[in-house]
Amino acid sequence: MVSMIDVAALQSSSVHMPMHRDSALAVEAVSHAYGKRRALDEVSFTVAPGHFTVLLGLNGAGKSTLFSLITRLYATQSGAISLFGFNIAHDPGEALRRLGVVFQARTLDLDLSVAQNLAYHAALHGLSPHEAKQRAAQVLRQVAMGDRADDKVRDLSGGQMRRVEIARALLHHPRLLLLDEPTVGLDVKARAEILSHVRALVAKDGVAVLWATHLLDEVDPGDDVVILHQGHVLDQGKACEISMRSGIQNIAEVFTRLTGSGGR
Ligand SMILES: Nc1ncnc2c1ncn2[C@@H]1O[C@H](COP(=O)(O)OP(=O)(O)OP(=O)(O)O)[C@@H](O)[C@H]1O
Repeated sequence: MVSMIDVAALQSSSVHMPMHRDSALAVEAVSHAYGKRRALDEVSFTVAPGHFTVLLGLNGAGKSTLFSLITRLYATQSGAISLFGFNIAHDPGEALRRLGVVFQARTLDLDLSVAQNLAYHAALHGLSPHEAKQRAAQVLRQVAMGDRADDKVRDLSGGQMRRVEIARALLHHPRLLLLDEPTVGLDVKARAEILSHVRALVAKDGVAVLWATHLLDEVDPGDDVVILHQGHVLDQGKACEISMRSGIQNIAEVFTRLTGSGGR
């Protein structure tokens, strides 16, 4: 039997209990407008821990706006976002230390070496120089760039730079990784390599991933998918279930019909 004191203790601790403890990311009824232009309209979805989730949307769907809100680059105008149960507005420190991000635009310093770029970022996260060195070697190995630590970033290919950005995003052991169109501008081989490194992070290390793309061939039937179009979520669920529900063979065709246009 629970005593009065126990109940009081439970109630007081529940005040600080994170919401949506079961989701790596919970986006609830989020809307965002730039002046009069509404970029997101009541967007809701979740990313499960340890899952690869594709945010599928054409240009202008609102993917980057959503990433800017999740990373608190923009303040949330309406709705709520939480990471592992921590609301980003109320508990930003707890929420954001679980998050790694690879933005669409390249952000490495071209004139520094790979190791120097990572060391700089590790210092921002409070890692000691010794920890930073060890961790950098580890994350570079995870993206098969372990032998390029001393190379200048300028001398790497586009795909290799992306892999370094992914390594950098992993330095502080995030449990959720956001990637905004990470394969744009890369050739077929580099795209496949990046996708397989990120899928390995999910499978081997249990990192949750939100992968924003308009490229339909990056979606596997077993992936969780959120279809975003002109600021609205049109459908969500496992890719194979979405297509089965629609009575259509594959997710590419569902997407083309829903949005009236095709990716690739
Ligand atoms: N800073 C801004 N000021 C005004 N409008 C903006 C701004 N950023 C985005 N938008 C508008 O918001 C809508 C969503 O854009 P957003 O960049 O979020 O989409 P996206 O899915 O990331 O597309 P892309 O892949 O082309 O970047 C678009 O209509 C866009 O023109």
